[in-house]
Amino acid sequence: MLLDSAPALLCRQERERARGGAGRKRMDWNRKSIFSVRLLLVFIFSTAVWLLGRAQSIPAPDIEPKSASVIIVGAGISAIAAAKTLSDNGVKDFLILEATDRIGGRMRTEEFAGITIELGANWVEGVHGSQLNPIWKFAQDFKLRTFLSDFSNTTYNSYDNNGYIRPSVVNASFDILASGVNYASNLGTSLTTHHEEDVSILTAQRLFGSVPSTPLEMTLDWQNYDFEFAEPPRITSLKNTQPNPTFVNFGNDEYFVADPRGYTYIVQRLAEEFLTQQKGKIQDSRLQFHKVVRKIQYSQHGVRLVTEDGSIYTSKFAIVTVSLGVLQSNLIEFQPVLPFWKVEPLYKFDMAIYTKIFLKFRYKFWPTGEGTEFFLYASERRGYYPYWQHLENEYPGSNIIFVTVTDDESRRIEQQSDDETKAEIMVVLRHMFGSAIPEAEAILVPIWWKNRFFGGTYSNWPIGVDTHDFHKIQAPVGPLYFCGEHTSQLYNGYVHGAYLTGINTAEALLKCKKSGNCTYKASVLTSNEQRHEQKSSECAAFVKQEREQARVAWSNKLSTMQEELDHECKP
Ligand SMILES: Cc1cc2nc3c(=O)[nH]c(=O)nc-3n(C[C@H](O)[C@H](O)[C@H](O)COP(=O)(O)OP(=O)(O)OC[C@H]3O[C@@H](n4cnc5c(N)ncnc54)[C@H](O)[C@@H]3O)c2cc1C
Repeated sequence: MLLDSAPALLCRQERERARGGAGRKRMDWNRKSIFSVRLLLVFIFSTAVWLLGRAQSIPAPDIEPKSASVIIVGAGISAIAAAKTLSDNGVKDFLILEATDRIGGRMRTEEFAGITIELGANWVEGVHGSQLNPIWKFAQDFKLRTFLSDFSNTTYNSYDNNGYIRPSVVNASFDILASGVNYASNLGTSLTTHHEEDVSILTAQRLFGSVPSTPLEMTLDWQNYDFEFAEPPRITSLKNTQPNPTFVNFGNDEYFVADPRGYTYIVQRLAEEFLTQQKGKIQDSRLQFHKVVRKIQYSQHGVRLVTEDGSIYTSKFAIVTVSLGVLQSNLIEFQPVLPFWKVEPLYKFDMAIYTKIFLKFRYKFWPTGEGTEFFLYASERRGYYPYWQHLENEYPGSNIIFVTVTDDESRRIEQQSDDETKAEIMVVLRHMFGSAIPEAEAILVPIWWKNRFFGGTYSNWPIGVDTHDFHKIQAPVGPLYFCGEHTSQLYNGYVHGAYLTGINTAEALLKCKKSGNCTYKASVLTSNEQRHEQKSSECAAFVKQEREQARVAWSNKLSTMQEELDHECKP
């Protein structure tokens, strides 16, 4: 329409000019004005086109409050499991608000150098045990392409700064480590059985009488603990991780997913079972993308959520499925602030970081064939590019390998450029395979810690968090329910953990919704905490005051300790 009117406007100007009386200056002005009008029209037109395009890709803010019976924040596997459980039980008026443009969250499939890779979850962990891992069942039902991982082969594939390490040397260190692991597992069971206080895995290693100290021992130790929990034995709880319930209950086998449809396909298929589709794509107004929830206001009357684009939503209940990293950040403002009994355990729990860095080469220079998939690099610096995997079994001829780092190394790497990371990796690879190897053609370094929608990769159970604390992490606060991997007592950190919490939380909410039986909290809180909780739900100012009192109490505790120390240390 705007363009149609352009010729008419120009004609009018031409007509005016033809009427005469216009000097040269006037002529110039006319030319300029025609030019400016044209420019203006082009600008208006392109702005309109841009706005139209944007309006199609990003939904406009909903200024009018939208309401649903239950609003679910996030669209990872726990959220999809929760929504499906609600739907299966007749609650169809739910709304899922997801910050990004996709479902799956930390299950994240990408293309890299011509193949499909997983930046997030990669393995179905815990297979062929006494219980069936629900995720393994999906993998089977949906015929996902999976590969059994044999991690034991690393004994034959270890390197250090001088190149290959003989298997006999590796085996000697490995045997000591294996006895230590057994000891830690038995001690963990014993502490649980006798309701003893928790200790760290490192404490168990000291009690066993062997703390890994050589580059090789430290790397094998990293493979056993950090590769699973993404934090070192110094931090990780013994009681809550040794033995690991995932492997005890679901089995010791682990299957690597390498499917062109991605690991995310499981979430996609689950979503398709209850959300409407058009032309094979989920198109359901109950699933909204680009909706970054920034404020959650709650009371006994219900919930009001505000998203970054200014949209407002109301509901009777909400299920918050965002990661522990997000809950520990200030991305979402809760009004009133969450009670102290809830935030303290959330802050005590750990969000760990686990990063897989992918590299593409012109040709392969690493061993391939049976038993070569995983290899170790033993550095004096614990956790420095320690664990490698080639993708020759999954994608022959792809010439792609990836290295895994965790914790402080992940944090450090996220803060430097990809070129710097590539240069460091090339030095390591040259130590392992000699100086003649080619430069990497491409590198992919995923960012998890700095990503405000994740703040890390998955939770790890640290010392200092007991079962009672954990129940508070799981517990609802008024109409707000919480789920996600970090709320799974047995399987935190895993896809199956996240999935099961989605179902359990939705079931607890349904029970509360249908029968009014919302007693979950009572079993979790001490009577004193319940009294506080009662007051909290009545008065926002009380919560503020309670938080402030706790903060002051902690500062007082610290200054008393400091004074005692100063006193003791006086000459
Ligand atoms: C690198 C990596 C490797 C892993 N490896 C494995 C593995 O091999 N095997 C395994 O079993 N598990 C693994 N895991 C763990 C597994 O991926 C997670 O436990 C699981 O996917 C978590 O699902 P969730 O629903 O709890 O959370 P998420 O998947 O994080 O879902 C939460 C959703 O909330 C959204 N969100 C965040 N903030 C907001 C907001 N303010 N408003 C709206 N939406 C928001 C996020 O975008 C996200 O989509 C790995 C994870 C990572 C990252």
